[in-house]
Amino acid sequence: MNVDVLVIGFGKGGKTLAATMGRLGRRVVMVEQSDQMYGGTCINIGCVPTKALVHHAESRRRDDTAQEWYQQAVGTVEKLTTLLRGKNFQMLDTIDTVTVVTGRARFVGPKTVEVGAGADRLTINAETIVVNTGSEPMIPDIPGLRTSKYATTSTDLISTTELPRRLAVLGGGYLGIEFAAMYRRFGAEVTVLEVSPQILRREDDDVAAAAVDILVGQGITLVTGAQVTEVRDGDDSATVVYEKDGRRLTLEADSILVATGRSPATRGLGLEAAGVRTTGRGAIEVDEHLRTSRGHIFAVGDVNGGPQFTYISLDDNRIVADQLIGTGARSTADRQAVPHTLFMTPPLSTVGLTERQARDQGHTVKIASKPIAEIAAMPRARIVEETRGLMKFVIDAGTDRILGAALLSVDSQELINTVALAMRHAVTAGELRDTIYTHPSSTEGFNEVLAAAS
Ligand SMILES: Cc1cc2nc3c(=O)[nH]c(=O)nc-3n(C[C@H](O)[C@H](O)[C@H](O)COP(=O)(O)OP(=O)(O)OC[C@H]3O[C@@H](n4cnc5c(N)ncnc54)[C@H](O)[C@@H]3O)c2cc1C
Ligand SMILES: NC(=O)c1ccc[n+]([C@@H]2O[C@H](COP(=O)([O-])OP(=O)(O)OC[C@H]3O[C@@H](n4cnc5c(N)ncnc54)[C@H](O)[C@@H]3O)[C@@H](O)[C@H]2O)c1
Repeated sequence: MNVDVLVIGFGKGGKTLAATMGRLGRRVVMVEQSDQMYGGTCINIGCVPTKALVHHAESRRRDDTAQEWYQQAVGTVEKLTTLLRGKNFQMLDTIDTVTVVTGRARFVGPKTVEVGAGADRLTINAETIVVNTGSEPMIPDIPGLRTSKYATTSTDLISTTELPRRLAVLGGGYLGIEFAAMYRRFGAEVTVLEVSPQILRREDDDVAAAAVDILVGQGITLVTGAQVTEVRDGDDSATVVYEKDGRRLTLEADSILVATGRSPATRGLGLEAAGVRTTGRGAIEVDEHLRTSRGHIFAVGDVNGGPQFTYISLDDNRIVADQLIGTGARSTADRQAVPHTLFMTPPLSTVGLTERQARDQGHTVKIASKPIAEIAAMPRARIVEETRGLMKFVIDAGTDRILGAALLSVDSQELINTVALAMRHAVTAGELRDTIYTHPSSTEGFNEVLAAAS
């Protein structure tokens, strides 16, 4: 095949770009290695199924049997991902000039890719190639871990219909904490073993402490400074051996979730054949326009070593589209006030600088902070019976500009986008404070919290 644009991997950035270019009449091929992955990680094994499971875990009532509730939730979520996968395939398949090819792609030259599916081989030549192959779990080199039958990744765990009774989570990052909170709510006994001395290290101490209180209050055991040294398989469970403060300790688990980070998926891609360079950490090296060391080859999403979030992959697509059919001005340097949400319950959403970072950078700051339970003008929290957490804003005392926020609150995954928009468009803390918000909503909490700035 000879095409204008070849996209390798059905991720967020790549599929959006494929659709855009196809609708403009360009000949586009999308290569995806698995028919179970049309639409990419996010809708099949990432954001969507995990957040759907969080939702089901939250709606479990006291008298619902844990195993039954969990099994039903996994089944419901599977139906959702099947639906979305089909819609994603259709989105590209219905565009006349776009072809979806299912098989594994590998470069054989700078403009040539070979796709293999079983014994079949297809050679595709393309003027522009976009690599969007995502990332895969990093499994640390701990004796007994890789071979343990109890070790699992997020992908396997969310498709297993048996709820583990005792779940050990290695890693207290995004994935580890979200899974710990979710599986605890489903009814599992959960222990998180995190190697660093603290979880949520980036956050201010008051914010991290509030989140830890909620997790511990939920019944999760958090062990920080834990160096796992060995995993030993028994007949019915595994023994996780770890060291903490010079002591050797053990933990019994029916399942061990490895949540110690994800590395760019470049294995077997044949990047050398195309002359595409990778970084020391195995990511595809890109410039601020996401061009690789070969100008006609771009890399978008997790594979380029940038922040691993779906909305970053989507924004990568905007940058590449701007290179191909726009002014070429857009770049990764334009990204300001990018928000993040960790989906514990309630979610923790952050944007911009923490108080510590702001002071370290020499800002004179005002802080506006309140526990959710004390915000009188936010009845929404009482209505939905979720009054845990806090809202904290970091404000430049001289300009009244918002430098950052940490919202550990019901609805914070929505609230944070308003704060980020305000930051991007220089809306001041005073303006955000004095704005009219609907009632009862969570956003109206801003009226009261920001009034407390000092
Ligand atoms: C459990 C989990 C929960 C997450 N939750 C969130 C969240 O709530 N919010 C958020 O923003 N982010 C979340 N993320 C991160 C987010 O899912 C990723 O950052 C995002 O999906 C990356 O998308 P991508 O465009 O890089 O590619 P992906 O969506 O990863 O797609 C890459 C595709 O390439 C295919 N592929 C790989 N190699 C080849 C090859 N050689 N040939 C052909 N095809 C190939 C793969 O099969 C895959 O379908 C989560 C991740 C995980 C694992
Ligand atoms: N809500 C979201 O947006 C969301 C949710 C899930 C995942 N993600 C994305 O997926 C990526 C991968 O998530 P992740 O949590 O696996 O990675 P992560 O990098 O966020 O966290 C990994 C954690 O594991 C710890 N760790 C590393 N080696 C360890 C070991 N041997 N023993 C114990 N702890 C160890 C690290 O100190 C770190 O805290 C994240 O970077 C994030 O961008 C996003």
